[in-house]
Amino acid sequence: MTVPFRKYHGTGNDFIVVDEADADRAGVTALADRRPFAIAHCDRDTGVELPGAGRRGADGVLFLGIEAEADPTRVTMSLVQPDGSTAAMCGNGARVVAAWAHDRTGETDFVIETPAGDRRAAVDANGRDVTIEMGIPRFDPAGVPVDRSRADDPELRDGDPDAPLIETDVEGLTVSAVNTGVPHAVAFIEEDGDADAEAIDDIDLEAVAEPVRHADVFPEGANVNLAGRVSYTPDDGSADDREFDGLVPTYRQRTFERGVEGETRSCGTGAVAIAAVARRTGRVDAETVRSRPPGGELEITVPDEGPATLSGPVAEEGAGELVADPEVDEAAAADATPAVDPGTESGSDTDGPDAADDVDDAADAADPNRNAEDDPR
Ligand SMILES: N[C@@H](CCC[C@H](N)C(=O)O)C(=O)O
Repeated sequence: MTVPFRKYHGTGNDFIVVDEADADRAGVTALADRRPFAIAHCDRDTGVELPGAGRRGADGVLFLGIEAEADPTRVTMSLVQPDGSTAAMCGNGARVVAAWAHDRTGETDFVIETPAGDRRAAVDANGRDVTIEMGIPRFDPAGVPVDRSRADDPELRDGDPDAPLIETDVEGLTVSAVNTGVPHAVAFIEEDGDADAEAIDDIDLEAVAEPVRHADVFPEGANVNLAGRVSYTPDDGSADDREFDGLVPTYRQRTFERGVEGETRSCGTGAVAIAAVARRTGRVDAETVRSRPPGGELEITVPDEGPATLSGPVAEEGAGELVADPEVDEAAAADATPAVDPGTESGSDTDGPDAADDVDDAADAADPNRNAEDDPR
């Protein structure tokens, strides 16, 4: 038995899209059936392959249900990730959902129902530029979530349990914690407010991010972002340009994603997390910033009041049929982490000092005059 699918990407974050009705017909309804489906078909070496289009595998499977009779049309979104876990929200995934729904209905406005809440989506006339309302970023420990009492560092453990985690050392990286639908840790690799994109690109992200992703202080795990302000985009006449005298702050973004357990080419909730932390830490006054992950450019607005928004392009890669019940390593499927990571893995056996050295090297590259003694760590 096979299931029809389409494949899309949003700035390089790529997803297999399956209509829930087709999935039901093929018996891929329960999470227990969807996990092996996602594990097998997202695999970068052996997963889905579309001739002449994109990379093999995917960053997740979006199972979508459409309620065309609602006004605006509602789409239910359920994301199963390459490790078989689920996630409450996905910014680029939601942009893909809107493009898929536009392709199905010709409409331009949608409400996407996600486990993180309803998200409004607007698609431009060509159906390829999408803006999603992303909710209000949360910094409070209960909302991220952050559990200071589980931190190894006594300073963190014994501090105010309700204090947000802002620019705090976690496993060798100075991070701020925020939830933009899913939990994120954001580290800025900058000197005097500016960064060298190449230096950020040279960091061994997996080594730096993995201990943070699994740190006990994040009971559900965290996606880990490196960011730095790299350039300004010239005036295009937008309201933000007027506000900032022709200059829109632009950040280099690299994200290590929970569920993918590696770096992705783009992460929408990560882009919003970077913008929200940049504002929260006083790095920018601007409500609108741009982010450049490896796969393209995103625009993010974090207003003083009301929901953040995320905008950027979506592209379709193709369509086909996938085996409904592929064979996978049963142990891997059974071990798949559910939506809530029990957080049992400790980062203590990971390579923290080298990871910190790696970030040090990047900071040195960003500012050749930087002195190791200046580092408060
Ligand atoms: N790629 C997504 C984020 C998907 C969820 C994340 N991997 C998690 O488990 O928290 C995005 O574009 O936001």
